[in-house]
Amino acid sequence: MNFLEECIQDSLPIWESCLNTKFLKGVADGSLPEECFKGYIVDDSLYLREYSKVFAWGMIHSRDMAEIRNYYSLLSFVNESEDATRRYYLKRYGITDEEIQPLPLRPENRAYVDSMLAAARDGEGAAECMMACLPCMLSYGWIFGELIRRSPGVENTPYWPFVRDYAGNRYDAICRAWAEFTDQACQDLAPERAKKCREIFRACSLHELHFWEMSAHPREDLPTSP
Ligand SMILES: Cc1ncc(C[n+]2csc(CCO)c2C)c(N)n1
Repeated sequence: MNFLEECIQDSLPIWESCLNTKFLKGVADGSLPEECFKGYIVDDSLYLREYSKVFAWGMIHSRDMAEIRNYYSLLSFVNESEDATRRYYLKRYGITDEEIQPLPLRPENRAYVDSMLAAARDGEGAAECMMACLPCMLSYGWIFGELIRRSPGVENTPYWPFVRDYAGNRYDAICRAWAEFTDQACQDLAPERAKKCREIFRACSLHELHFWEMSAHPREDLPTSP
C-alpha cells in the first residue's frame, strides 16, 4: 500500500460515517427537505470559492512549471464540473450568485476552509497542499459510488443531477490523475513530514463529516423564493 492508499484506509470509517448522516440518507431516498439542500448548495458555493484559493498556495510553493500546470488543471476542473451543478440548482431555487457571495460561511464550513488554507500555506509544497484538497475529491467519489450502489433509487430523486456528477468514468479518471500527482508529491517524505501529511488528510476527512452534519440544518439567512 502506498502513502495515499494508507491515508484513504485510515479515513474510510469517517467516510462511512458521512454516508450515515441524516443529510446523505435523505439524498439517497429523496426525503431530504429542499430547504436543507438549498443551505448545502449555498455553503458549498462559498466553500468552492475558498477551496480554489488552496491551489493558489500550491502554486506559490511550486518549483516548476509542470506543478503550476497541474494546479491550473485542477482549478479548471473544479470550475467546470462543481460549479456547473451548483449553478443549475441555484437557478432552480431562484438564488443569484450576487446574493450568495456576501453571506458568511457557516462555522463548520469556515473551520474546514481555514484548515485547508493553513495546511497549504504553512506546508513545504505539493504534499501538504494535496493532502488538504484530496479528501474532498476522493471522499465524494467513494461516498457517491457507495450511495448509488446501496440506493439505486436515487436516480429518481431531485438530487440525481448532484449525485451523478461523482459517479461517471470521467470523475474516476480525474481522481486517478489527482492521486497520481499526489503519489509523486508524497514519495520519500521524511517521517516528521509524512506524519503531518497524514494528519492533514484525516483532519480534512473529519471536516467533511462535519460539513454533512451541518447541512442537515437549513440556513436561516437565505432569500425566500418568489
Ligand atoms: C464540502 C465539499 N466537499 C467536497 C466537495 C467535492 N468537490 C469539491 S471540489 C471537487 C473537485 C472538482 O469536482 C470536488 C469533488 C464539495 N463540493 N464540497
